[in-house]
Amino acid sequence: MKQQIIVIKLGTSVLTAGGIHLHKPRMVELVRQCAELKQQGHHIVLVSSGAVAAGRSQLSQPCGDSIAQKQMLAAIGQGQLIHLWQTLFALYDIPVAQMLLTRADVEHRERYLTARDTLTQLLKHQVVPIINENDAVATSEIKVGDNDNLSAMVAILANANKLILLTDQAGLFTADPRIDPDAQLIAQVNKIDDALRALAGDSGTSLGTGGMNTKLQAADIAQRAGIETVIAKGSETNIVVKVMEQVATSTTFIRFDAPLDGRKKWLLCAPKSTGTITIDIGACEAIAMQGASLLAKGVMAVTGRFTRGDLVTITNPDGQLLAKGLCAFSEQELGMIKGCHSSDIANCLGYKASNVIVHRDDMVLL
Ligand SMILES: Nc1ncnc2c1ncn2[C@@H]1O[C@H](COP(=O)(O)OP(=O)(O)O)[C@@H](O)[C@H]1O
Ligand SMILES: N[C@@H](CCC(=O)OP(=O)(O)O)C(=O)O
Repeated sequence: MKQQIIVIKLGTSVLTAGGIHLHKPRMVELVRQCAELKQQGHHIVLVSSGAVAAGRSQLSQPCGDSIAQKQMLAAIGQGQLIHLWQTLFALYDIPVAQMLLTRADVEHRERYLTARDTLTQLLKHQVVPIINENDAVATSEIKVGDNDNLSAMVAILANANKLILLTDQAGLFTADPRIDPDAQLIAQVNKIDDALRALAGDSGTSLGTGGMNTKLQAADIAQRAGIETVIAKGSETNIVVKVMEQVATSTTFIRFDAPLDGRKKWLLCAPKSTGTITIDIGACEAIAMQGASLLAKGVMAVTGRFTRGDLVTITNPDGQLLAKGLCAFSEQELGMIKGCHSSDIANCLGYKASNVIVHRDDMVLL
């Protein structure tokens, strides 16, 4: 088997084994499997949830679920979490590193490249990076919010071959198996569409975040970046090894054949959209079929607030999401030039500017 970079996301459901404390035997078993894969020459990156759960179990008095309380719990629990991982990996002489990220660390291209370089160096030195969201400082503007999406970002940063999301179910079912005992496992997904999203429910517990919804979002990002995603049950014996040998009971989201280049991968995972541009049918066709840039002529309407260089979403006349990309104009400028011929932009604005609204190199189709 080719040596691969594997990102393994461990949900709270796995790390607590459904209880309220970190489940050490479970963690021991996962570390053993990681060591086995490392022995085979693979690189491992862990995205580990569990800080909030660990924090909660250390407090002598119960505390609530407000954002501030969860941030406090994460601050209490993260130390214990990393200490445990460090102790367990040390049994195999494998050093670990802690990286705590927020969306802001991936949103800014420079910080993204720095995080990517750090990860690359860690893997080169045979270290297992253990990553979590920096919950204690992540305000709503800068937080990813769930470790499924974070793990897709990390998979892109690490240039991974595979993303494995370990949870308390064997994969994506036709309905939440906690609610519907007849739900069937979906073994393979080629493309995620609205019908599939409709099957994915929220977390079945108060400890998990996002349920299958956020796992599908993560798989969607990874697929487009050329990374295969597998959702599998963390409690199953030898599960990570089985996933690698393609014998696990799981859901596999195949990777797209033509993955995006580096900068477009960053666009896919990083910046938050601050506005929306609605375009006409002709422009939709030009963008989707011919890979063209978005011109002012095709812009029908603009909403939101953004300045030059901000990320915007692009929708068709029915409001369906088509693409996202970096806009060369502010929303005010765009309001003045929408529908214009490209050669009239300078006249409309009174100064020379870009002749495309979103360049195709700055755009990803969704
Ligand atoms: N269609 C579905 N297939 C499988 N699980 C689903 C589905 N819809 C909702 N779920 C729920 O998602 C939960 C897993 O997500 P979550 O609780 O966030 O776990 P984790 O902590 O591992 O991220 C499952 O326990 C299940 O109740
Ligand atoms: N960052 C949080 C976990 C957030 C999260 O996405 O949780 P989960 O759905 O259990 O993977 C923590 O360490 O508790």
